[in-house]
Amino acid sequence: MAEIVIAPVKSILSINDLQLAAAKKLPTNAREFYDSGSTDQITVLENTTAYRKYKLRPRVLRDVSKVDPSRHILGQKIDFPLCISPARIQAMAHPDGELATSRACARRNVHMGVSSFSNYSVEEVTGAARSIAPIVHVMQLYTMNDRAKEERIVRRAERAGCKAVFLTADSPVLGVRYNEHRNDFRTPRGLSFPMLEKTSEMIREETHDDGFVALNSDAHSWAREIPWLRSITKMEIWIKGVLTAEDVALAREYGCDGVIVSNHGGRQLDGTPATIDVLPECVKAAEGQIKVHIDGGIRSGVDIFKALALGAECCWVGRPAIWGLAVDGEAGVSKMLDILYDEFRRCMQLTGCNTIADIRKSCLGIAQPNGPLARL
Ligand SMILES: Cc1cc2nc3c(=O)[nH]c(=O)nc-3n(C[C@H](O)[C@H](O)[C@H](O)COP(=O)(O)O)c2cc1C
Ligand SMILES: O=C(O)C(=O)c1ccccc1
Repeated sequence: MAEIVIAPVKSILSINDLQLAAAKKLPTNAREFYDSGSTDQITVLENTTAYRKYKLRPRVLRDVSKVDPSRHILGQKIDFPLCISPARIQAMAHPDGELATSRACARRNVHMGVSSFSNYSVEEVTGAARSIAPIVHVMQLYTMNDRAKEERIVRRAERAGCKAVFLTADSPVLGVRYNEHRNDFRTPRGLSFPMLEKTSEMIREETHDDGFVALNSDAHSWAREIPWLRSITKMEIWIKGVLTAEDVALAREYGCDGVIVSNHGGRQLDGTPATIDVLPECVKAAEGQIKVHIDGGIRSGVDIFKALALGAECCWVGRPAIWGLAVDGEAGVSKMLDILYDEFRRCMQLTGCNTIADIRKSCLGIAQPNGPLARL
């Protein structure tokens, strides 16, 4: 078998390099926990590979000396349309966990999602960024069995300055992740889950899925969750985990502010499509009346460009931030954001786009097997 060559940190030039460097640092059970998808790993793989069939249609001989990759997202201008998705147990990748992620987001001026299963509290995470830059944090939420506890999370997030709730809608139950069974994965001892008001010792004892079943409810519904959330918070309400035009229509009907087209990074239901492939139907169903963001498999600035050309307002990444954390804490997450920023900016210039508004469907074609490039 060919030897796998792992890049030293100083020669990390791409997100792929970063993933390989993180793999070298993390113990097997942590690496598999972060990187895996559910069951046969098809959706997790396709989230990334699906981008390949979309090809760029560059326009040339344009003055791109004043390119501007910035965009207003969640009411605030960020350096480029890429934010960090909520992902749990970041302190297993680096002791500074979500604090490091928050600081790196502030340094690059992009927004951040905070998981309800974070190892630092929303107050600490928003506080970590405050002295650097006034970025937006959003609070990720599951529908919980204990509604009073869920309400406390929402109220704490609002008080800590979060602008939106991301209600994760794709997880009434947890997807099947073989690695967690095979490795008997449990959240490491000595960590805390301040939003859940629990320690890892408490969570380890609850159920063999890190307390997911003990804490979360599979009896969620549009009618039960959205009006209730609306009644307890002024924050924006976004639905995370939408993959169909039908659910975008429901999000509109229930007065939500936005949707994140997401299959949870392929960790929930294997066999769901790559998010980039359902983005167009979701954007169409939104009719400009509700914001449409996307996550899953975005690994380069070119991927961000393609998602924008297909109608996303903004992209989010999950695992790349974890890999950055594992490699070098805050500096590693900064490295990840800088790589994506540089790649995205350069892609804009090389396609002849000066502003985000210039990035449209006509910038892409779709590869046909054994045929000419088709227009979208
Ligand atoms: C290790 C890990 C933990 C995650 N934890 C959460 C979570 O607590 N809540 C949630 O809504 N999504 C969670 N996600 C999903 C991410 O928010 C996001 O949808 C996904 O990672 C995007 O795909 P990508 O990793 O390919 O960028 C998690 C993802 C990973 C990889
Ligand atoms: O691991 C995940 O993808 C995830 O979202 C999650 C969150 C809390 C408990 C278990 C899984």
